[in-house]
Amino acid sequence: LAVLLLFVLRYLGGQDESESASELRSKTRLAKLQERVKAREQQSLAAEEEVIVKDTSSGQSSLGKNKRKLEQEEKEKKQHKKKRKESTEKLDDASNTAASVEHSASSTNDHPSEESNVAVQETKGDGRETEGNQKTANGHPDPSNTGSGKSSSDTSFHFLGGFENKTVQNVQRVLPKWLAEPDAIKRDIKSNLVPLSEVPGICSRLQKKLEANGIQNLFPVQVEVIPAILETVNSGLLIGRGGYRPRDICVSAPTGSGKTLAFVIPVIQALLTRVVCEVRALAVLPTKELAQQVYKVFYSYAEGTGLKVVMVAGQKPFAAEQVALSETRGGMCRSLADIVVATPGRLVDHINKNDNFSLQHLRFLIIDEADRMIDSMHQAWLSQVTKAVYKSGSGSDMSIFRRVEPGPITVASLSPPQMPLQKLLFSATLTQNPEKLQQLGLHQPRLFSSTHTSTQDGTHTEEKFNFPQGLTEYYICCTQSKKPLLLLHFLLQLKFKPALCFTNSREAAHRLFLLVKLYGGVEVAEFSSRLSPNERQKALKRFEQGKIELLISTDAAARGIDVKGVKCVINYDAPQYIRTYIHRVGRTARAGKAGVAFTFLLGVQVKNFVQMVLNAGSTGLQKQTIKPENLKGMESRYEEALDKLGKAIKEEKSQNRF
Ligand SMILES: Nc1ncnc2c1ncn2[C@@H]1O[C@H](COP(=O)(O)OP(=O)(O)OP(=O)(O)O)[C@@H](O)[C@H]1O
Repeated sequence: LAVLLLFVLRYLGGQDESESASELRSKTRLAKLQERVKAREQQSLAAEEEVIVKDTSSGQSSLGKNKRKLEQEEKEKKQHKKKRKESTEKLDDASNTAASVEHSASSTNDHPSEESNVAVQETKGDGRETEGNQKTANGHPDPSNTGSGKSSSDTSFHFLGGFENKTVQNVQRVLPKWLAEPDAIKRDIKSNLVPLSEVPGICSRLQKKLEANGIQNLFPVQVEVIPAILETVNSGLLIGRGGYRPRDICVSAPTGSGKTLAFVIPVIQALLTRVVCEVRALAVLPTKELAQQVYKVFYSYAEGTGLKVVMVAGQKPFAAEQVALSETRGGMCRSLADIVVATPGRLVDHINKNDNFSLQHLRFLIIDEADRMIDSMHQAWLSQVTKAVYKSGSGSDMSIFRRVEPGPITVASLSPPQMPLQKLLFSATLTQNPEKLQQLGLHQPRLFSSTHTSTQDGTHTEEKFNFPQGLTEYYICCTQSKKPLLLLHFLLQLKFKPALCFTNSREAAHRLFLLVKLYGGVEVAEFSSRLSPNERQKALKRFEQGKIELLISTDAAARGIDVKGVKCVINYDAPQYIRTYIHRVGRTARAGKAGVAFTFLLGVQVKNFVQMVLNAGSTGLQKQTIKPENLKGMESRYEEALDKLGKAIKEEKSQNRF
């Protein structure tokens, strides 16, 4: 019971006591906990301070680094957003700003990618933010970013469109050395004549022939070119000087300066020693009339030498030309021609259809009026000739004079004796366009020229040509309706005859021919493709003989035609091209003689025409005026002729002749 009492007492009286004790214990525990927290806080603060000290000194502490990195990234993100915004605004406005950015960049640097780098710097600011994350404007990763810590200046934005056109510098044409530095030909014929005996290399046989033809002195082009060609055959027809393939020769000299003899004489002399008759020289000309003219010159100098000259220009039927070129005896075919003068069309016909026509021994290929021949590569005649020249015939592989198309020079290629093909080009207006000349496949060409076109720094602008020294050029401004009267005035009152008059079409030539004929008082003929080759030949012959005072022609007679004594050329219609003008007016003032050329111009044509002629190098073009009263006396007769002309044309049209 005592125990029970003690327990109850203890229970009842001790409740307060136990409560205060537990409170005390809780407080103590709390205090301890607080102390521990404080201690921990102090501990962590101390550790943090230590980390900061370490971090600032070495930058290695991960805790500080991470914290700083987080802060930094936060900051960068903000900056990046801001810059993006700015950059988008700038891109929106790119069409306005990019050009000026580019402009400022291009003023210091020509490289386009570097120009865009400048733009990137302008829009991105510093390089850190895009490191390892660079993209181009179109959103693709920038290939220039290797992620190896390159700065953003290595990246590039590409602005599409909106650029200002930059002014591109003109590219000046620089001529190859052989074109820029030709061997000079003196322009003035009269004061540069050289006696035959003083020109080196011409054999006595040909000197005598020249003298017999009334030639005592040679013209400047002949003085330069004849010895140059003869030099290439000094060691025989097979090889050139020093055993090398001879250089091709190009000649640019004024109209009427004597270019024909400059190739006829050396070619004849080179072939004088030939033993077997084979086609060794081929002269190609653009028209039948020119081929005929050159044939005559070759023929006259080959006469009595044993050399045979044949023309294949379509003057005779194909079969007749075949007979003239070769014959077959005892089953053996042999050439009857040493020199062939041809037009390209007929030449190609013989190459393709005449089995007995061989060019395998060809040594000289003469291309007269070369610029025209390049322009009209009729039926690709040159490549056909080249193919025929290097065609391997039966048994030719066994021949010691084996002929192979030239290639790179090697010991093997030089060992057998070669039969070279040498090209000789002639023209009064030889092109200086290397690309055009390239079509001819020239071998180390040598140019002889009377024009010097290259400027001091070797660049070249306009093509210039030389006009004959004795030529006087005039232009007359008039109306179309006054042209016939002016023409008649020149012939009947001013006595400019014999005259060669050019129109731009065969219809115009025919109409003018009829009108002059109806007016009367002038011996007139026409020359154009309206006429057959025979009729043209007759007209030309009568003009040469002085039976015709006025020959009205299309450009069919503009090139190469050599009629002695033509006093005056009249361009009734203004020529369109400078080359046409040069060849037309070149039908007078030939061989050092004097001549005059008139060009009738409509008011609108004057400026361009004068500019064209002056640009080409003419120094003497003058304006000429004809007083209207000088034409007055001719007008009534002219009106009558016009009336008759109307009727004549009507009649011709009804007969389908116009
Ligand atoms: N040495 C010379 N002495 C006298 N006359 C010559 C001499 N050489 C050429 N001739 C004559 O000069 C004229 C013009 O010659 P040629 O026809 O060869 O000129 P070209 O330069 O070929 O002219 P184009 O460019 O118009 O064809 C011809 O009548 C020719 O007979």
